[in-house]
Amino acid sequence: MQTLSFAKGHATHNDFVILVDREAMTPLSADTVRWLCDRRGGIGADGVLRAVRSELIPEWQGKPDLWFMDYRNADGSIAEMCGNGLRLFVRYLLDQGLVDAEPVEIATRAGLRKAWACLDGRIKVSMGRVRVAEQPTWIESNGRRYDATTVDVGNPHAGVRLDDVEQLRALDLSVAPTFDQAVYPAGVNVEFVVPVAENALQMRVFERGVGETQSCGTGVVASAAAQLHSLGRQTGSLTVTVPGGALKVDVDDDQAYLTGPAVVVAQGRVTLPKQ
Ligand SMILES: N[C@@H](CCC[C@H](N)C(=O)O)C(=O)O
Repeated sequence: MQTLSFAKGHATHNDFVILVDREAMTPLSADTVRWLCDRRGGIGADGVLRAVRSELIPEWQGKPDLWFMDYRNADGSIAEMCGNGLRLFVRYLLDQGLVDAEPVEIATRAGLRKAWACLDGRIKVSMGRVRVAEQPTWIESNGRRYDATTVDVGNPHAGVRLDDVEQLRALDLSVAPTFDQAVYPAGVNVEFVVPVAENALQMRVFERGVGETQSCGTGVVASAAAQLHSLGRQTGSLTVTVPGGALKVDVDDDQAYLTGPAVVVAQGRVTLPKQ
């Protein structure tokens, strides 16, 4: 049995267990991730963030001296990117003195990301180039089929626009939405969105590998980019309110940025079950 240090935190109530495994001594099995994320039998979280030196990650071809964010969903699956997780990861590394120079550079499966600590305590992260597909698709939820927009934020998203906030509140997201498997062979994160002002959206999300969460950083960026696209705009700034709080998205000619809170709430030791 292995005993490790862990931290637990959240970013707009999208919560994560953080494990520091600098020398890549503790590769995580899907079972272990499921156990860590179990809210009754384990610590409880939407996902796990494992911090490993980037030179020890064979798939990472960039700078060798960074922290690599090895992100896992609560069901044990691997995802390319996690926007809320990235902000919490950076908050933790800064608090622990494990990074100093800003921007903090982090290696992820979706590529290099940069982060800045804002004076008000929030963390701003670069989210890469966001791609909004022209070809519409569909999502089925609560017995209804909706038109949906595909957005790539390093991980896959499908955005559904609803008419009003009442409709958004009434959705039952305890049941997974269904989608076109040919469009999303590796699954998809589904966002339901209502524009509530010129530069403001409300959103709920059903995350691939997790279920409904209180927030999804990549989903918030996908929704903002889809909204700008629907207005014929490439750039702009939006506030997106999710059940767990509010996030700011800025899209410029090169890429998107996500700004919001990230809080470490506990630290301790965890004994992992036999892997
Ligand atoms: N909560 C995340 C997204 C995590 C990954 C996602 N569930 C996937 O499978 O792509 C975020 O804040 O972006």
